[in-house]
Amino acid sequence: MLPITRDRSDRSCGPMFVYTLVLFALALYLGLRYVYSYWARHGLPHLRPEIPYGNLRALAEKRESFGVAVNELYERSTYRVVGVYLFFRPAILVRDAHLAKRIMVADFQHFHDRGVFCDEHRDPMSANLFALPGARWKRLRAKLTPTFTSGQLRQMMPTFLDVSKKLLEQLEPLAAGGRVVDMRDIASRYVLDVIASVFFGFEANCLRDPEDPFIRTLEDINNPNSFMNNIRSAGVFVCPGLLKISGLSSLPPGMRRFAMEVVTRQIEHRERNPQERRKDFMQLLIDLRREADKTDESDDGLTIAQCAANVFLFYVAGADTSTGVISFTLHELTHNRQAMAKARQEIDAVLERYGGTISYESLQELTYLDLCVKETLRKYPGLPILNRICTRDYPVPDSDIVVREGTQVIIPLLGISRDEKYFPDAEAYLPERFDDQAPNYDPDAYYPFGVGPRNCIGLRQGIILSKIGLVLMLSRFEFEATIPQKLRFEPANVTLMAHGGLPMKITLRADRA
Ligand code: HEM
Repeated sequence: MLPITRDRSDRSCGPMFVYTLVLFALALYLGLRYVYSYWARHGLPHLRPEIPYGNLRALAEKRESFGVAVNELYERSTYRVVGVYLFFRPAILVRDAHLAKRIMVADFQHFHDRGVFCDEHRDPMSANLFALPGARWKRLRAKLTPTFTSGQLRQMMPTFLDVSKKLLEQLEPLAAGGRVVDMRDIASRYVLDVIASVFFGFEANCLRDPEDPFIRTLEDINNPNSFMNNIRSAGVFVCPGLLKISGLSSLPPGMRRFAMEVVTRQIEHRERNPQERRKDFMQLLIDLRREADKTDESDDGLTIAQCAANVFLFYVAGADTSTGVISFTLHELTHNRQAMAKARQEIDAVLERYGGTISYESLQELTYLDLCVKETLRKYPGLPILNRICTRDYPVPDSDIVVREGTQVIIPLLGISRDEKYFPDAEAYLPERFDDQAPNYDPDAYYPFGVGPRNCIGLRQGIILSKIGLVLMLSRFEFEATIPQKLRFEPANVTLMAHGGLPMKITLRADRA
């Protein structure tokens, strides 16, 4: 029998493995120290990063939402511009609202892109208006802008109002029973039904059926417990390199299929049946598909994939933002009874003048409601952070700092909007601060829809649909607070969402019964 002997190489394998591991750990540590010394090497004041979170530990540990985590960074510094790390990515946080406005408007030629993930060939759904860079963005924006005018919006009013009837049907029995209802959930379902109808061109059933695929899809996107979702959102917004290296798509495959199927079905159906024209956004896109830019040989009009990518963007961009306007306004009004009474009196008076009907014109007369919406957007900006990437070296005015091409720039909208320096008594809800007769805020620090050429293209739609929802609800129902005014926000989300929703007691208005 042969004696059992151990191979020499086997014996040396253990220590070798340990050496390799130690070397690897050392290389990783030194690599990370190098990454996190970026701002020190560039001589910019910066916040101390933590390996491996950079300055976003609160977000990574799901203690705070993206907006609140960045707001904390805003509050921790006093510099006009300060270096931070979004995980591994160095970025500049602009803490001066006037400089931020200048970056977005006057110095736009240095900052025309957002620097988020966009790969038209591998991932056509990522190539939407929000993400496209440079000339491709400019061309698409020019094409889409005429579909977002107030004239087009006026034409879409009947479609908006049709959905609004469903909102009343849904709320009336709940109010009759004096129930406590999560008004964030109701507002979200109303907004989704409007978006389905106005943008996708079909009737969804979110208000009546909480299992409607249109709601499920948005819930999936916002699900902070999905590991893959978190990787995807981090990849889209914070580290585009993550999606490029991993080959992951910006949207989960199921969601991509859902958007493509809905849009393809609509476009093909309407192109085969031109007599079935509807006054909605899908129809405008269909018309645009045929209108290639004659001055540009490479322009063949819009492809179905481009339509799907943008309609899906409008769904995501419009849903949580408009839901926020409606539900946070209701929340604040339940805690500000005087403001509630004033808004309601105005609505009653205007509806009476217009024979009880809501129209584009009647909405323009609701000046106090407009102040409320403005104040809601200040306290709860739909997107709590704006971002740009520097596309050409930028010497920061009145300083010796130069922002280098390729640097990510973060504008902390939530931090700016709650800064006493720009908005006195910032924690309070004071619609009157926006009154033209006695303004009490810094107008150069207020841009809830962004500013400059890259601002929100759907702002009119967002405001109109929010105001219609508010007018309907405030004219019929009484809302009472069941939670404190100060809110905590759902962690790990991009938009601001109240933790636990916005439950309110709803009853029929006694004076309207
Ligand atoms: C009250 C509701 C809304 C709020 C508060 C809001 C807010 C914003 C903000 C802050 C931005 C970034 C602007 C910037 O970076 O300067 C943005 C961009 C955008 N929003 Fe909205 N939004 C709302 C509704 C909508 C709706 C209904 C749509 C649907 C059409 C929409 C579509 C977009 C698009 C496509 C962009 C990117 C524009 C571009 O890069 O050219 N938004 N929005």
